[in-house]
Amino acid sequence: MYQPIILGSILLVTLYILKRMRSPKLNMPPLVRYKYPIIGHTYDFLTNGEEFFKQCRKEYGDIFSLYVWGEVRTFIGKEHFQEVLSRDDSFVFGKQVDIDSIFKHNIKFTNRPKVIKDYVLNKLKLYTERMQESLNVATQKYIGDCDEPNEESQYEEVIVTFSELTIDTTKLLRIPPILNFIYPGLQAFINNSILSLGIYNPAINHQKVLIKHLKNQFCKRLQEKVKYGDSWKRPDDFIQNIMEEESFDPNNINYEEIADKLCLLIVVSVHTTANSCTHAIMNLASRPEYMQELYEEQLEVQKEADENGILPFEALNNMKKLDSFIKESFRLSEHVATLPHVTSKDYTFSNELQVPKDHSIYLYVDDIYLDESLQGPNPQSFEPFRHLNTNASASKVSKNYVVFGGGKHACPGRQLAVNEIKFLHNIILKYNLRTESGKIEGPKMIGTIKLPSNAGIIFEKRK
Ligand code: HEM
Repeated sequence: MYQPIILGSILLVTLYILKRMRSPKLNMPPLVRYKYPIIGHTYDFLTNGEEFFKQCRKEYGDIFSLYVWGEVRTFIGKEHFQEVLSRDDSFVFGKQVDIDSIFKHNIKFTNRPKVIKDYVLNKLKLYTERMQESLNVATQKYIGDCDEPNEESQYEEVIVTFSELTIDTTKLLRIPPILNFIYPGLQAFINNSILSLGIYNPAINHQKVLIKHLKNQFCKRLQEKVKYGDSWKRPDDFIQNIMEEESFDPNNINYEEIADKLCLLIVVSVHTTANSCTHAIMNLASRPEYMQELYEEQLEVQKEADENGILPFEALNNMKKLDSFIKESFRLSEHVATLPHVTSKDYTFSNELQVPKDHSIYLYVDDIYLDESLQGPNPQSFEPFRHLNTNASASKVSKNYVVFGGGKHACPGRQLAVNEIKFLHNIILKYNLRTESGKIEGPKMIGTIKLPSNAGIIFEKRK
């Protein structure tokens, strides 16, 4: 009868000893004092992120550690964060989710920046123009003249996959990692085992949808190419690129692999951009007083449009005020602490503090964004034209702006993302926006995380 209790106690003691043995003899960053055993700083982290971090920074300096969810995490402020971004031999970005266990067929897709360059950046101009056309259609369809209901398209399930894949893929990550209180990393180990053993795959239904539509597209294109011969108009997109790769064999198409490639592109690009765009729209609706100035700029830009209302790629460079607005929105919508990294070996910071291999590192980005010397006067206030004439656009990474990371691994899709958000152009020209409450609707805070507010927005068609 007592056996399970005895065995359980032995297991807990063993785990405790193992945990102690992991603590290395390094000159570690100061661990902020905590009141509650076992949960450590988890409660403050979840309930009072902003203020708690400010207090820790004030008392402990630029680098400090917190005991959160059963692990010691080190947070790096404005003086040392560049070391994390530039030393990719020591810090590896975002290892919390084992993405390769979800997209198992994606074995060849290892050099992600190169893939983005080959499939996306080499066609930035083409895709920016195409995005503009699609966004014009979508704005008309989903917002329209603010009077008619909208219809479903024949690709509705693909659209659902694009919009929900990331949320579904990261489902396990959103479970509070309480198992880490027993042993650091236990929750991630179990999550990753569930994924790699194939017990559960949150992306499976989306993969099936993509495979179904990919099959239709491949089949249609192969037939049309034969039927129309030289007069066939080659579609210029991701699918066509894949079909023209040397290794592509029309008689033996690996649909799973292609769908997984597409899934990975969706995961890195769609949710990030949509989230930032939602923040920008909410910030715009919250501050109708800036609408007129932005409207006038966009009216001027619109003069460059062709007879179908489509802007040339170069016109995006003339949206200076909108660019500054977007950058300000990015700046004040970033989480308090973000850009999770893991150390790939022991590392000594330039101030002599040391962190061991396999240690969790986060950037305390509020320390960068709320610093007057880095951001100018009133860094905490939203000033839409703060970045005008600074010669640093919304897609440019710099020492006071790390929305897209930095160093060799800075986000390779950042220009595409900013270009896409700049097609707020269309919204600004068509509508007046305001929040339903008539107040400024700031981001929704969950601990240190800032989510776009889900407050209502009123779109009013311009007369
Ligand atoms: C507003 C939208 C976006 C934000 C905020 C964002 C942010 C980031 C950040 C912070 C990183 C990590 C950088 C680092 O390690 O220093 C990153 C990496 C990456 N992003 Fe983005 N991103 C966005 C849109 C996109 C888009 C549209 C694409 C693709 C078309 C993309 C593709 C990637 C890839 C492939 C990486 C990995 C780079 C590497 O490992 O070297 N991102 N992104």
